[in-house]
Amino acid sequence: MANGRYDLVVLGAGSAGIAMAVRSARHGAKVALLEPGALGGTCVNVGCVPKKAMWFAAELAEAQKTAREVGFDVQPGALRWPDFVARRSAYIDNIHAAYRRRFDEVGVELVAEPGRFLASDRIATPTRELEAGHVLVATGARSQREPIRGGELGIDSDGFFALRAAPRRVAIVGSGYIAVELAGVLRALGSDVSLFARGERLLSAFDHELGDALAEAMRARGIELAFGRKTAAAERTADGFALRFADGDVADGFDELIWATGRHAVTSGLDLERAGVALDAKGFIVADDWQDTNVANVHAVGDVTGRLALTPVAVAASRRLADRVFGGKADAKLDYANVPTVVFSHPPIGTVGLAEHAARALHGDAAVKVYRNQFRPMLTALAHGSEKTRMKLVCVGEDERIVGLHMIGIGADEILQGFAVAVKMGARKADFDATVAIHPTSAEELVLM
Ligand SMILES: Cc1cc2nc3c(=O)[nH]c(=O)nc-3n(C[C@H](O)[C@H](O)[C@H](O)COP(=O)(O)OP(=O)(O)OC[C@H]3O[C@@H](n4cnc5c(N)ncnc54)[C@H](O)[C@@H]3O)c2cc1C
Ligand SMILES: NC(=O)c1ccc[n+]([C@@H]2O[C@H](COP(=O)([O-])OP(=O)(O)OC[C@H]3O[C@@H](n4cnc5c(N)ncnc54)[C@H](O)[C@@H]3O)[C@@H](O)[C@H]2O)c1
Repeated sequence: MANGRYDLVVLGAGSAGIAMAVRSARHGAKVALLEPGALGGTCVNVGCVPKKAMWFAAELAEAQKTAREVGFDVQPGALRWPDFVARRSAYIDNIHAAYRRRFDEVGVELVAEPGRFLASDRIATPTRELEAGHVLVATGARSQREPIRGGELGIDSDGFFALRAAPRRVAIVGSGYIAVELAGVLRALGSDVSLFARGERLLSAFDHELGDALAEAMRARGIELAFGRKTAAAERTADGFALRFADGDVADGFDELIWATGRHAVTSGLDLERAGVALDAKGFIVADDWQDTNVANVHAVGDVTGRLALTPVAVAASRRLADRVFGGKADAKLDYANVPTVVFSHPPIGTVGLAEHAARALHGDAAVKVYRNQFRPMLTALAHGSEKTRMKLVCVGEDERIVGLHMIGIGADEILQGFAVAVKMGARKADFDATVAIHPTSAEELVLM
């Protein structure tokens, strides 16, 4: 067995692992990066990147209809799905190649094997044993299915990326990010979509007006939404899939069934007990604000910790950890407050800070003031569409500090980032009022409320 001693051994070359490995190597650490699968992990291969590609395709499908509506002599055409997937794959291949170049440039040693703990400072792969000054566990998360009869039928988001055509009729179980994003894409690309939510609204963790507005927009696009549906079983029938619900109802006739019911940490096979690393009740690795676990020199970042499962969060937390451990910045850590996020639904959602209900719970009703705005964007109006863009500012205190900014509508995905800077800096409503609008845009409405 080949042996080696490293300042840092990283388990997993996803968003978190790559960021940690590269930044640590730049600080001069000797780094081994272990990855048995594709470089880039979930985000690059079966997450953000191929998802955004499909979202662009869906946007173009909708844009063709809009173009026709405003007077272009075009007949909206169907997507040549396999051709588009080939482009998507080529784009992803380029990212893989860029990673490899960066590893060579900074001196990260890539080991294409899985790792597991022998002790807190010793990692084994199928062919090697590595001694580690520090270990980062960045093994991510995988989709979870309900332990119900037929729960193994159908596909999850990984399976969605393996599709080569739009299913004729598809059932999606779930009501979070992935459920609404895939529903929007598939509808725009020609599927009949039924979404089954366990609770009473979409995206229930967000400001409630976002989920409610999205539900209206999805229904207007012809997506069937069913709330309060607890799935009890899935079955294969002569004409596809059927879902059986706790109240005895059945929905059937689906060609495809997609589970989007959350994700669980990837920790099996890591032999974490040999290092003594603690998990929480849901099986995520417990990491504190410094990304430290309960075991000295064993750290965890990203989806495996169950904390804000977003790529830029994983990247930012890892870079700060590397700066602290190998870069001499003793107080470097990620501030998890006011992380902006976009849901690539149709239309998209952008949100940063507290939902109105969270602000009221935290600061009390009397301290909270809400500003709202809704309007038909110009292009929608030109196309005689009725969908409204909605924006909302949640302010707190005498000086109306903006603690939450929420929007749904065309362009929300690209508008949010700049406003997130303002919220992070502690902007007041008066600062927005003092900012001259850019006309004519949708974004200007945020400074005109
Ligand atoms: C469908 C979908 C869409 C998404 N869209 C977005 C989006 O638009 N924007 C956004 O910010 N986030 C998005 N996310 C979330 C984002 O992808 C994750 O938060 C991010 O990829 C987490 O990175 P990670 O490094 O923690 O884990 P991962 O990227 O999952 O990487 C973990 C890696 O560890 C490897 N591994 C597992 N076991 C071992 C082992 N024993 N030894 C060595 N390696 C191991 C795995 O092979 C994997 O490559 C999306 C997720 C999904 C599923
Ligand atoms: N645009 C983005 O940034 C983006 C996109 C996709 C995913 N992500 C990240 O990945 C994470 C995982 O996405 P996700 O959609 O799997 O998780 P999620 O936490 O957003 O949603 C899971 C949903 O499944 C529902 N659910 C759970 N069990 C269920 C059951 N038995 N029946 C019906 N519904 C059930 C929950 O109520 C919840 O609405 C997200 O939380 C997010 O952090 C981000």
